[in-house]
Amino acid sequence: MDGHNAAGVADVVKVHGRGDTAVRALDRVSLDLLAHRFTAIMGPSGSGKSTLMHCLAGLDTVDSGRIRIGQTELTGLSDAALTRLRRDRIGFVFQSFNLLPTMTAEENILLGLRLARRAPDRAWFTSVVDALGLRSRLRHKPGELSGGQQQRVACARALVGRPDVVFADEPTGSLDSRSGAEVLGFLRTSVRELGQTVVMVTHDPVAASYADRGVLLADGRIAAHLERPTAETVLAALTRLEA
Ligand SMILES: Nc1ncnc2c1ncn2[C@@H]1O[C@H](COP(=O)(O)OP(=O)(O)OP(=O)(O)O)[C@@H](O)[C@H]1O
Repeated sequence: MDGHNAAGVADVVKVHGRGDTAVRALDRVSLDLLAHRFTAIMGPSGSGKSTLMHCLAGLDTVDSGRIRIGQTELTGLSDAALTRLRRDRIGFVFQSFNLLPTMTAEENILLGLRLARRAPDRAWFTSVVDALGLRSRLRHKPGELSGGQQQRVACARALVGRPDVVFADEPTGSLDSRSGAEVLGFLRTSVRELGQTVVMVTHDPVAASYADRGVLLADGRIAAHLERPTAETVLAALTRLEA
């Protein structure tokens, strides 16, 4: 499947609010997200990063343009169909982990599949858990885990259903730099060795340097693409934008 698009937006316009206070958060944005790649979406505060991710993930509607996950066109799907698509084909990692405190790590990881009445693929579950170094932590509850471990559980939860795309929204925003580096290293491993597709929104040029590709937004438009970004090239591109 190399070279295929896991998702994409074409000519998307998204306006928040109305009248005098209307904000054109996305202004005719087109972007293809290659399968089996790690893409970082960056840009100044208010440039439209979260809006783009929410529209891509079917969490928000668009005013015009098209959105695709795999071969499925999102625009026009019913709410129920969108909910199913998110459940079955998209994984999410949030800044705040969002684990259920009364469940063990393993129960948290498998909850989505259980709700979808899908049987877990045990071999895949083991590969994900081992890649994340979570084998000895599966019976722990979130309160008994460090922030970095909790975020690794959240990554396992996002990946266990083999989604078409994992969307990670500032996944290292609540972590110290060492735990953040572990989570980013795992996201990269999940792409390179487990064949997943990851799209991450981040403010952090170092986090972006783990990605294969950077997309820079400014004022609701794509301002630049960076192949194999480094912290230095990202910082330079962001500085140029703000100049
Ligand atoms: N629900 C909303 N109602 C009105 N305006 C909104 C809403 N959500 C976002 N906006 C505006 O749309 C623009 C893009 O916001 P968005 O949150 O996508 O940017 P961002 O790049 O993710 O910012 P940040 O890095 O600060 O999270 C901003 O001007 C923001 O104020």
